[in-house]
Amino acid sequence: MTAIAVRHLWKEYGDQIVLEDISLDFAPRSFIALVGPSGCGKTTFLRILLSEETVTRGEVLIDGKPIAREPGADRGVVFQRYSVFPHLTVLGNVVLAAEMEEAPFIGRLFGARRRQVEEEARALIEEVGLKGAEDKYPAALSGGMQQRLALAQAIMRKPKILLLDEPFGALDPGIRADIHQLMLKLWNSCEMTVVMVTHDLKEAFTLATRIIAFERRRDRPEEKARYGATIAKDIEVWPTRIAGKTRQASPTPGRDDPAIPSGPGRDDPALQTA
Ligand SMILES: Nc1ncnc2c1ncn2[C@@H]1O[C@H](COP(=O)(O)OP(=O)(O)OP(=O)(O)O)[C@@H](O)[C@H]1O
Repeated sequence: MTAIAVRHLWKEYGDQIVLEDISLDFAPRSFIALVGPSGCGKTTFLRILLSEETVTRGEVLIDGKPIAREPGADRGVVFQRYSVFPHLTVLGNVVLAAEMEEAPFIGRLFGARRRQVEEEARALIEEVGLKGAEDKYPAALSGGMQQRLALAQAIMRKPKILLLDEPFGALDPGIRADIHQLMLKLWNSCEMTVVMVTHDLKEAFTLATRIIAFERRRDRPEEKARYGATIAKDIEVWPTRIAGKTRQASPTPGRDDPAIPSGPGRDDPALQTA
């Protein structure tokens, strides 16, 4: 159960202010969608939560403690592309996630522990809908399947916080709807708080519990670099979505409703030719 608190966060690059005095509290197991115009600092904010960037001023607290200085297994990340290793099979990619965690120096597990991890990886591969593709390399997978693999790889490390940077932005609408169902299933079943950057408001409303919009309010072109983005909107999504519980009954459930059993998706390996 992981809460994130951001207190008076400023981020500057040289004399460019990117984020200006951002204060936010994310409840444990919430699903936050970050939206806003291009260049307003969404990815920068995500990279701060990943410890890939430091704040200029202010602080970020994870469960009340200052965020670790280095990225760690407590925070997983999935990008729009290039999240998986092209030279490893589906199974190899998921197993490696655990190996990097447990054996960071040699990146390899042996014996009974390796077999146990492989079993866990196979179960997760099945959960994300990639059963049958264990021995395939990423190049042989569709975009949707690659993102399913990227999710499995991130979740194998059991992150408390999952950071998503436009993870589904490059997918076709049909594939995207299928993977939204998967994302909701994973969020419901794993104990994690999710922060997702997206340009797609529909996606934000489909998945998130809360939508935060960043915007530079003072938008005079000659001053642009001197003001950062602040929170323009902070919307609780209704009907309320609570992790681990199905959505409150809605008169017309959408295809993303976790209560609706999903059949094989369009990017299901069972439907792919070898
Ligand atoms: N390492 C860096 N050094 C200097 N400036 C940077 C750096 N990283 C980001 N910026 C600047 O910070 C601003 C915000 O960038 P960021 O990528 O966070 O925006 P964004 O909202 O995610 O944009 P997009 O929606 O287009 O991905 C941009 O003006 C960018 O040029």
